[in-house]
Amino acid sequence: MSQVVYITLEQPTPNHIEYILKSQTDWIHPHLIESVDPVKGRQIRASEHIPKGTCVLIDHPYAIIPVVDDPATNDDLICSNPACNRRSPRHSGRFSCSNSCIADVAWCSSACRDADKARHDFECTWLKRYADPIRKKWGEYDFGMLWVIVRLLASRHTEPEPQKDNVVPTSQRLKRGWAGIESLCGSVDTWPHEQVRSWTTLLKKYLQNSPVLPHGFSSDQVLHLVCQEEANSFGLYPRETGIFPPPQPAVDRGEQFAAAVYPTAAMANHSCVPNMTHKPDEDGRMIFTASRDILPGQECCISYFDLTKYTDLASRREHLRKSFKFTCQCDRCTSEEPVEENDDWTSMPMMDL
Ligand SMILES: C[S@@+](CC[C@H](N)C(=O)[O-])C[C@H]1O[C@@H](n2cnc3c(N)ncnc32)[C@H](O)[C@@H]1O
Repeated sequence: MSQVVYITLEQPTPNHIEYILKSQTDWIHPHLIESVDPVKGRQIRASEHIPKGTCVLIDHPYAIIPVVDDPATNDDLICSNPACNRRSPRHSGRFSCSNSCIADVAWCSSACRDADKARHDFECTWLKRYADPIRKKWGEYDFGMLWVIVRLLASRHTEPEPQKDNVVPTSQRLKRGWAGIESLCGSVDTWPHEQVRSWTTLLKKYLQNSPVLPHGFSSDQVLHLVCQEEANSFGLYPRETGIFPPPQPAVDRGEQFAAAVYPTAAMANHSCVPNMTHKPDEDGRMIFTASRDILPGQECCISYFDLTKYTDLASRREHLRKSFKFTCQCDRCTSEEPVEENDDWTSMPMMDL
């Protein structure tokens, strides 16, 4: 993503430039370290005390799509320029695709549209040809999933090769950019066979490497990317997710307006007693904030769902299994598990003292 093009805008307002430049900066708290849990996989931990209220992570999406009903009239559509991602209300004068691909694609200014040309050219013909048939035949969810994949490939396509002096030192623990996407969890064999078959059909029909979408990836590589995307994408909501204990009366997080994949934020595991909240900022960046003091060695977790909606162990686990395909092993769930009959002292192995 270019970092200089925006300061050569025809008539940039100072605020807009400041805003775009600001959106180039991500942040990883220096006390965050990566480790691996035998059950949950990769995780992030605090190496030292992180006080309540601290900003722990700011991560820019590698791919983001708007998720709104009736995009032509919706004020929550986001600017398609990945360096901007601002909400673009109709009254502020939106700019649409000159090739009229789909109404979901819009920019907040002509400068953002021009700056985004190379990336959007990658997806434009594909959107124009396939968006409508996919929506009609497979529905909004599958269309959104395929569009996120196309945008991941588009970002990869336009990501500059790392300059020698830009190479991220190995001491920087959390991977970013395409390297972060490649390291996401979600291999093919973690998904049900039926699901993988359905994705394979979709990919064969709509995402084959062709002049419409010149990505250069094999079908197996794209299938792997789908598995990763499905295990790691975030829904974007206007208010915070994961306030614990849930406020009384309950405040929900509002209507989802976008979906995105974040290379670094995707490292956070779920907990039903999270110590971080998450919320997108006005640039679509994901912000993690410590919601209580996090002690050295503790895992830093978010909640993947609205904790006011699913409260008891059974409904939380059921929701996570259905929507995220794993059985929650957080501290709260494991401590609320009923004690199995054979867990009592009579079945304990005898110790040789
Ligand atoms: C967004 S990724 C989180 C990072 C992941 N652990 C990794 O290795 O990259 C989500 C995946 O992490 C695992 N996970 C996250 N929270 C978990 C939890 N509370 N209990 C068990 N597994 C969890 C599940 O495999 C889930 O599909």
